Parts: sequence; structure tokens; C-alpha cells
Amino acid sequence: MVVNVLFIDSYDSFSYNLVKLIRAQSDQIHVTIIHNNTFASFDELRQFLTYFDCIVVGPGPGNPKNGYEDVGLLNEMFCSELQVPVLGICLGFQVMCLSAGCTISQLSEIKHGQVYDIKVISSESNEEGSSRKSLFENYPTTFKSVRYHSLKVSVNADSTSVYPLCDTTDENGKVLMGAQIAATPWYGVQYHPESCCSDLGGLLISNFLTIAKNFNKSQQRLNSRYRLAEDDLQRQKIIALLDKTIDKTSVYKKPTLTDSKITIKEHKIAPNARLALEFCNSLAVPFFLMSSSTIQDNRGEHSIIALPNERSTVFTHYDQLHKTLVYKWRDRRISKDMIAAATSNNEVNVEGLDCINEDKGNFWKTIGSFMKDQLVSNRPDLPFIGGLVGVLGYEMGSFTVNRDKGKIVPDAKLVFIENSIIVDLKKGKVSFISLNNNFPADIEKRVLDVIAVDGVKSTSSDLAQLPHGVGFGIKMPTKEKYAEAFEKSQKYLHQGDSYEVCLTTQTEVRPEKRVDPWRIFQTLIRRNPAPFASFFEFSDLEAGWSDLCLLSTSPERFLKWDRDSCELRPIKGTVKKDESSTLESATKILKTPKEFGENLMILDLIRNDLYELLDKVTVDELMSVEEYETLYQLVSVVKGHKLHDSPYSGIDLLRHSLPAGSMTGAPKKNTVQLLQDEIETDLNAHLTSSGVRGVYSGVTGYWSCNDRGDWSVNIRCMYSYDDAESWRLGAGGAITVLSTLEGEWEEMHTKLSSALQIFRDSSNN
Ligand SMILES: C=C(O[C@@H]1C=C(C(=O)O)C=C[C@H]1O)C(=O)O
Ligand SMILES: NC(=O)CC[C@H](N)C(=O)O
Repeated sequence: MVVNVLFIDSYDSFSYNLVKLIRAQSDQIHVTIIHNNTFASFDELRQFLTYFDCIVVGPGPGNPKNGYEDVGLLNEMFCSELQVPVLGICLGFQVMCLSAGCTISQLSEIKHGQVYDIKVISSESNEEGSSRKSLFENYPTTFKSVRYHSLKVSVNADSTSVYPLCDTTDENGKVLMGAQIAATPWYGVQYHPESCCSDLGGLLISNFLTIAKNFNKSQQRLNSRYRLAEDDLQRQKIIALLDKTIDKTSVYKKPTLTDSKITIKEHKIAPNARLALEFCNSLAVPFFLMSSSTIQDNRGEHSIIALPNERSTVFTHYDQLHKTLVYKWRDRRISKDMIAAATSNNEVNVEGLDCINEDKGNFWKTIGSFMKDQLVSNRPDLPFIGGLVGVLGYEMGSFTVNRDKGKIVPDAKLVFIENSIIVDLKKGKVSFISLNNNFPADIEKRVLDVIAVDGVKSTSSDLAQLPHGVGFGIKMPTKEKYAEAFEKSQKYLHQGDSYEVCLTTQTEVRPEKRVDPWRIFQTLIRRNPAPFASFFEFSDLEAGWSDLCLLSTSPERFLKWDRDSCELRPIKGTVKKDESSTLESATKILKTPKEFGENLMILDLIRNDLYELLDKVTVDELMSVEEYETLYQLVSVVKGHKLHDSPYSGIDLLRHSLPAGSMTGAPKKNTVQLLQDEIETDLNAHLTSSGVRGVYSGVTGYWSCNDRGDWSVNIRCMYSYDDAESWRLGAGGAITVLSTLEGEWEEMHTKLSSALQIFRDSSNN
């Protein structure tokens, strides 16, 4: 018989890891997920509880003492005479214990993403030993688990209403890690059984499910439930209804794919990471480049040159206006003025220009329904055969809003590409691909000429530096403002509102004289080689004018997918390179609790983002150290599997996981809101234009017609909204309770320098 579990989520970034752990105990378990504020009061939920075997109350930001705003109906629920088995995790545990008269206070040494020995309290020393032992049945006396908490539960000395079940010892002394509330079937743990670095999490859940089953049987709690067929039908109806309270619709309904004629011409080449740049230098038409400038395993094995033409559809979304504009690349009927009118909220009726009033949620659906008709079944082996390419800004993700009152700027720009050149750096191959059998012969010839002279010509190195005599005005964030934002982050981390905050700043660079973006890009890529470099100068209206340009040397893959699986490579943990540093010394630093915790939190967050849509997720690399030009980074690799069995495809995973967890911190929703409304608000006052993150912290990449995708995080990059008149550079890093102001300020500068160095060097010329 199916066991129905109600999971109450407090908008945490680890909830779906727990849901997965519950589901993994048997295929006869159905988990229904609601938020702690799905209902305005516990009374509204109470009527449905008879349909559930038990309740699991998840972790989350906030403090139970703050009431409904932080914990929704949970306080009310635990203050009722609830005769339903409950397992509370972390925040859920704290609310439960508060209702039983415990004290909630701040830990003096806060633990976020740290593994501790948890000690099971021996049952002989307690009167009600047998029932209490059951939650930790078959456990060793100590086991390892991850802690993510700022607050602790203390049982008052004279209390008889709380039975401690396990604890741990650290600088705070003894800290309660698990308990049962007397005379109730309510249990809870302070640690996180679902973390990928916790042991025996599944056993905790299965022990709890056994307790729940025994309790329900002894109390004859669910007896009436299955007596009548109509009761059972009613139960199914209610559960189906509750299952829909959190929107899980897909971007598009997966069609059955068929073959289509794609023309591909391949040529052998000697692999050279600079070849794609040389090809671009030889072109006399607009192009976008997603290039690897380092040849490494499983990241950046390919460089892709995408060639827009007059049949290319351009999608631009403006979050400030809730509007999408759709037109063809450089359609002569559409002028800059018409776009200006359309983005000043005027009605514009021009042939060839489609103005859609929609929010970003519907923008995903617009591109989904467009791509549905373009997807084909052939050549799943190639990374890209043509499709949508472009840039999605930070404010395209969930929980973020572009509230900037100033200039209207694109939050997303995607262009449909039918002709492309792929350089396979591993196999030594260049391919000319056309979805429409119309790859331009002159472009093919130019590229073949470059290959014929055997690649890298010396002229390119002249282009790989900025012109002499051009000065650059640089406006940087001040240390004072940074320190204020750092302190605010610490306040929220200490209060329990966040576990990790990715604090970012922006710098503005204004050249005295316009410098061609392609030249800046070549300078940048030479100074900061990276596996995910991108050049996106969108000049989709008139030749030579661009309202969005991105030059990126990103080290970080956000998400790559094919029809079967997906991969994310979150980076968290940074060490600056200097003359004395070696991979070994950097590894030592990167394996300290601060960096370990930083990476683990984002790793668990990413597992959560995938588990929300997929059944099988694995951690394929746990915190490897990677070396880059100016720094070392700690990288983990997470994979999602069996996409073909799921109603979701890669684009759903992308939509759903933005903004990238490594750019937000955890838990995502609360931290994004705190960053946007409180922490980063004054930090970018030095900028001439808006202070929203914009392109920085977003992603760049493609959705190919063979349903593959690859998107990198927009970091170590610069971008312009005004046709290269001014550039913005973002830089930041994760703040945790173990961070120091000096350390973070320096780390931010190290990252900023990876791109800013080219302007500084040039100004010194
Ligand atoms: C925020 C940036 O980088 C992010 C933060 C990192 C960190 O905190 O260690 C590492 C890589 C990125 O995910 C940046 O480069 O601006
Ligand atoms: N992970 C959690 O549930 C944290 C609970 C609470 N906000 C704390 O920080 O202690």
C-alpha cells in the first residue's frame, strides 16, 4: 500500500535532497510537497492531514521565533494537538522544539557545511529508552553528518517534555542534534541527513517511516482511509490537488524527434586552441564565438563559431518591461528608433516586429515552442549543429527582478543560427554545418585558406593588445561600501537567514575612444585563457551598433546537457596564484573547513536543483583543484541522469536552476532576495548606469537543435549595453561565517583583475 508523506518546505535549497532520500526508501512512497506558507493558517491544512501517513518538516532560512514570516504555519502546527508522526529537520526541528518549551539561541561558533561526529545518546540512561532508541535503531554510537545552522536548541534543565536523542561537541560545548517530544510521535534532527557528505541519512528516514507505521497502526489512525472505495478516490483527488500547488510545468512538451537533412563538411586539422580566433579574424561577416582557449578533458573541447544571417530569428527579453521582441537579424524594415519606441512602452505596429507582453516565465515558453519545431533526431554526437545561441542575464533567473528605473536594457538575447563552424580540439577536426544546406561558400573558402597556411599567423598577436594611447576611466567599488555589504552579509548569516552569500561588485570602464570589442576580446583571451570564453557582439539591427555585447573568459561551466544526461561544474573556493604557490600548497588551503564548507553548500544546492526535476543525480567529482592563469579553484562535478525518461529536457533544467547557485549562495530564494533588497543595494552607487547585476552572474551558451546545450557562468567577463562606449566588470565571491573582510576583498580583486588587468596594463603603456 502506498505511503503518503507530506513534505513541508521552508524554501530551502536542500529540500529536494531530502525528498529524494524519502522516495529512495521504497517505490511505494508518494511525497507531496507544499510550502510552509501554501496555506494561510494551519486550520486550512488540518483537514487534509488524515490523508497522510506522516509529515516531514524540512530545513530553511530564518528563526522560528519570527513567526509566520519565517516559518509559515509551522509554529501553529506544532502548537496544535497533532496526532500525526512528524520528522523535523534543522529549521523543522527547531520549530518543533520551540513548541515544547525549548530555547532557541544563536550558536557562538556557527556551522555551515561542516561535517561533525554525531553521538547517539544511549537509551539506558533514559526512562523512555525503547521508543527513543528507535529513531537511531541500528546506528553505531557515533556517525558523521553535515551541519548547516546558526541557531541551536537548548532543553531547559527541568524540562520533561523533550527527550534528547543525539548530540555533538564543538567549541560551543555540547549541542543538541536530535530529540523526541514527549507523549507525541514527533521526532527531529538538527543536522542534515540528506547532504552528500552525511552518513546513514537513509537509515534515519527508514527508521522514522517504521515509527510512523507502528504509531498509525497502534492508534488506528488511518483505518477509515481505505475502508471505502470512495474514501480512497477522495484521497487520491486531494493528493493530486496538493501535488499541484508548486508549479512544475515544463517549458515545452517533448515531441517525437525525426531526422532532418543537415549538411556537414569535415576537414582534418592540427589541433590548436587559437585556430577559432584565426578563423574569426578571416571572416568579413558578423559571428558569435564560444571558444575554448585551453585544451582540457571534459571542458572546452570545442570551439563554436555561430554565423547569424537574415533568416536568423532574434529573441530579446526585457524583464523591466515584461516584454519580448522577436524579429529577424538585421531586418531592414526595423530600425533602432522602432525598438526604442517598443521599449518605451509604446504600441508599435511594424511588419516583421513581434512585441509580446510576457514575463520571463513565459519567455521560456516562447523559446520552447519555437525550438520544439526545430529539434531533430540526427547527429546527437555533435555538441552543436545550429540552434539558439546567446546570453541570459542574472535577472532571467527565479526570485530576481530587474527593478532598474533607468535605461531599458536586454535581460536576454538569443539568436537562431543555421550555419556554424565547429572546431573539435580533441579530434583535430573542423566542420562546416548547415541546417538549411546553405553554408556560405566564401566563408568556407576563407576558413580553408587559414587552415592551408597552417594556422596561427603572427598578425593576430598585434590584435591581441589594446591600441596605444587610449586611456580608460575606471570606477571601482569603494572598500567602505564593500565593508558595509560584508557586514550586512555577516548579520544575515549569523541570524540564520542565509548559510552562504555570494557578494558581488561591479566596476565600470570607459575608454576615451571606442575600441573594437573583438580587439578587446582577443586581448582578454590572451591574458586570461579559459575553457569557456565567449564573444557575443549583438548587432542585430544595424551593422556596427550593439545594445548588448559580452566578452567572457569564464572558467565555470554552469550546465551542459544531451538527451540522456546533464552535467554541472560549480566552482567555489578560490586561491590566488603568486610566485611561491604550487598546486600542492593551493590544495592544502582549498581543503580547509572554510573552502570545504563553501563548496559543499553549493554542491548540495545543485543536487537539490536537479532532484527537483530528476530522479537520479550523482556527484562525480568532489572538490577537485583546478589551476587557471591567475588562480586556483575548487570544483565539483554533479550529473543528472535519465533525462530521456523524464517529461523535462535540458532547457527545463536550465530555466529551473537559474540563477546559478555559485552566484547566489544558499538557500537560494532568501539569499537572492537579501542580496537584491538589502546587501548589494548601495554597493554599486559608483556606476553611471544601473546597479542590477545584469549580464554578470547570468549564463552564456547554446541550445542546439539536436537537443544538446552548454552554458557557462558569466564571470571573469565584461559587457556593454551602449555599443562599447562603456564596459562593466563584475567580481565577487562567497561570504560565509568563516570569511574575513580582508580575505574577501582581496579575493574579489583577484577575480576582478583577471579581466580588468588588460585596461590597467594598457593605461600604463
Ligand atoms: C563571483 C565570482 O566567482 C564565483 C565565486 C567563486 C568563489 O566564491 O570562490 C568561484 C567561482 C564563481 O562561482 C566572480 O568571479 O566574480
Ligand atoms: N538549515 C536550517 O534549517 C537552518 C535553520 C536555521 N535557519 C538556522 O540557521 O539555524
